[in-house]
Amino acid sequence: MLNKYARAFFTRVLTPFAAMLLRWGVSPDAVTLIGTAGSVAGALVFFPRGEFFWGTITITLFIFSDLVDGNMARQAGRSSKWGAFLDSTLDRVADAAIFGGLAMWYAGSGNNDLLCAVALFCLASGQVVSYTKARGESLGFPVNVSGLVERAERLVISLVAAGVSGLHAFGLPYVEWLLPFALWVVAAGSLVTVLQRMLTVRREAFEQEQVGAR
Ligand SMILES: CCCCCCCC/C=C\CCCCCCCC(=O)OC[C@H](COP(=O)(O)O[C@@H]1[C@H](O)[C@H](OP(=O)(O)O)[C@@H](O)[C@H](O)[C@H]1O)OC(=O)CCCCCCC/C=C\CCCCCCCC
Ligand SMILES: Nc1ccn([C@@H]2O[C@H](COP(=O)(O)O)[C@@H](O)[C@H]2O)c(=O)n1
Ligand SMILES: [Mg+2]
Ligand SMILES: [Mg+2]
Repeated sequence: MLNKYARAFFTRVLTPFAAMLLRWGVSPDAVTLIGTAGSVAGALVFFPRGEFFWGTITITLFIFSDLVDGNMARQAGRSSKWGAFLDSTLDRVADAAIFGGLAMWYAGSGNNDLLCAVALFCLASGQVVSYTKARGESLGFPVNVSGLVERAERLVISLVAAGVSGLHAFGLPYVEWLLPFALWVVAAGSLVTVLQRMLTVRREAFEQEQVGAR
């Protein structure tokens, strides 16, 4: 949903910034790499220590590179299959660091095995959501479904909740439950999305077989 409705807005907002980076001689691949490195560092330095506010601010600053790199490639007429592969592959790395960092907190000082398991479930199911589409498409199916919780939703729900929960450390009361709640929402939504995508590929495979049998 966000991918459909918010992308146009962010494209408009980020286009001048992307153009400026191109004028400075920065390449889309460099933005992809630096954005991922910053997101991973923000997640793995701050989240395992329970510093959710600063972790979220750092990740947010870097994660928008994922919208800038493609914008730069398109403006420069340099969109490439390598760029698409690099972008998608490093998305998985950043996602693993974000949910892995949260799991590390709950496994350590956060001291909550159940929430550690939920964070790990978010990590694994998010990767499977992306895999269903990549594998389906590699087999030649259109995989004509986005599903309930795409990557943008997973990130926005988790990061807004982590950032606001982090304000508890500055004395804001009653916000610390937001992150656990968001993790349950992302876990349930990702499970639904995996099923939606699997059922879509199953339908598309049967339809293709029926056409082939005629
Ligand atoms: C009191 C304050 C507390 C602190 C609050 C901090 C608030 C921080 C809040 C949110 C920040 C979240 C930012 C999230 C930005 C997400 C950007 C992003 O990742 O966009 C990428 C996404 C997909 O792009 P791709 O096509 O490159 O990726 C594909 C995708 O990954 C597929 O995955 P799948 O869906 O299958 O799982 C893969 O299959 C595929 O391989 C891969 O190529 O782009 C979009 O979706 C575009 C829409 C982005 C919408 C972003 C909305 C952001 C909304 C609010 C931001 C608020 C910002 C506030 C800043 C405050 C700073 C202090
Ligand atoms: N280093 C890169 C990154 C991306 N691309 C191209 O952009 C597409 C992704 O666009 P986003 O707005 O989602 O970032 C991707 O499929 C590539 O075509 C690129 O060429 N090089
Ligand atoms: Mg990108
Ligand atoms: Mg991406």
